[in-house]
Amino acid sequence: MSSPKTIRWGILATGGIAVTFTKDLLVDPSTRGVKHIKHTVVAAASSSSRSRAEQFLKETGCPADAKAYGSYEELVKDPDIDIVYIATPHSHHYQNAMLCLDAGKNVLCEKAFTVNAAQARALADKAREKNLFLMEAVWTRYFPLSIYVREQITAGRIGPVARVFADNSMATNPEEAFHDGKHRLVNPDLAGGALLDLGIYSLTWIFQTLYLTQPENQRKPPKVLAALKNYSPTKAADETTTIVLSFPRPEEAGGEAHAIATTSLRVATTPGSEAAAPPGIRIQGPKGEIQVFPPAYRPTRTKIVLNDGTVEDKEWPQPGPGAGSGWYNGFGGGKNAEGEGHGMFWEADEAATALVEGRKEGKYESLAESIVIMDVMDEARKQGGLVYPEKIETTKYPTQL
Ligand SMILES: NC(=O)C1=CN([C@@H]2O[C@H](COP(=O)(O)OP(=O)(O)OC[C@H]3O[C@@H](n4cnc5c(N)ncnc54)[C@H](OP(=O)(O)O)[C@@H]3O)[C@@H](O)[C@H]2O)C=CC1
Ligand SMILES: O=C1OC[C@@H](O)[C@H](O)[C@H]1O
Repeated sequence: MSSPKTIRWGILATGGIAVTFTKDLLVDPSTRGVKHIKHTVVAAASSSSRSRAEQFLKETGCPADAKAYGSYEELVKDPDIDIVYIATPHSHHYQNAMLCLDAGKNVLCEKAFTVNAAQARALADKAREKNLFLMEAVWTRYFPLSIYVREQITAGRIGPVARVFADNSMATNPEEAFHDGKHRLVNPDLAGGALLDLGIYSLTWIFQTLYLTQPENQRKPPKVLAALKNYSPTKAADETTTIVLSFPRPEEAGGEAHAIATTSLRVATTPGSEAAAPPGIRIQGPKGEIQVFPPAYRPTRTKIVLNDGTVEDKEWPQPGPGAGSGWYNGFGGGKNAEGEGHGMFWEADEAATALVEGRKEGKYESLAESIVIMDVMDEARKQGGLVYPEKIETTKYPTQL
């Protein structure tokens, strides 16, 4: 076997998820059986200051010669970077990804990909024009657990998927946690709200089981019916959103399929102990169902329950040695089980593999699929009357945010 190819990353922004991702990136891929690539970080940039970028490089254990930049503009000019990971709030993804693509850089961009579908389309067009790789960083899609679930579906274990329930909700006690309205989860200037931040995972589970598992020529966008409740202090970020989806499908493939995506910052998928958690995701077919246990963004347990009495319970610990025991989840944090990594390395491996293979899109979520999902979120926001400030909804580039 030839020696592994090293992919050189630049990290754009130094907030919570940038720290978790970078620590994961620096875990040796061979510890999870990945032998054909390696990752290194050659630079990081902070829009706050160069010293913040320096501190970030130290905190995450990056190589001593990695460069620290005090602006994103300097980062994208660095000729030694193969791919940039964008870790700003969703409001900024469009402007930041355009900056990278314009400068000729491949991009892995955090979820939600953009604020709206028009921005996602414009990014996809720019990436194609420049012949660059572009992928939305929905890390959950790349977990071995997700690959297994999709394989069970395509192998016909539950028959054609007829219905999916998918919830990703967290009781955040928003008035206390986000009392000044500035936190990115409730701040309209940062495209705050449950839908774009958490609801994207409910939709991810629906799309990766009901849409991605279909032959490409049978993947049709769903009809959407949505109810959206605004978070009262800011009035312009959703607190709880519920979407009913109806996917057209040929009769021979099971006919129309339904799904319900729910998300909330007020109530939890798992009240109380994780051990007593109900399955937040249920994928149902005529022969039985596949259950996935919370949290929807980082599940570690599945259960197949079939009508014939079969029950298959499986645990999916993330491989070690891990990114450290503490991790960050947007408003607080959690702890990996002893010896576990966090799991963001799988999406990084896929992006690196695509670069090695010369692919311009991710294997498990094409740009077309990211755009259809953004279309669904646009429609839910339209039906619920949620509009963000024009400066973050616009496709005009550059726009000062
Ligand atoms: N995949 C996952 O599990 C998770 C993904 N995310 C996603 O990552 C993105 C970032 O979230 P998170 O890390 O929690 O956010 P943070 O607020 O912790 O960090 C965001 C960083 O973006 C930069 N930034 C640039 N402009 C602004 C601005 N106007 N306001 C705030 N920050 C700004 C700052 O870095 P600097 O000063 O260095 O430029 C800041 O530290 C979001 O899109 C979110 O959806 C978040 C949590 C988990
Ligand atoms: O992507 C995410 O996953 C975990 C959540 O806690 C966080 O808010 C979100 O951004």
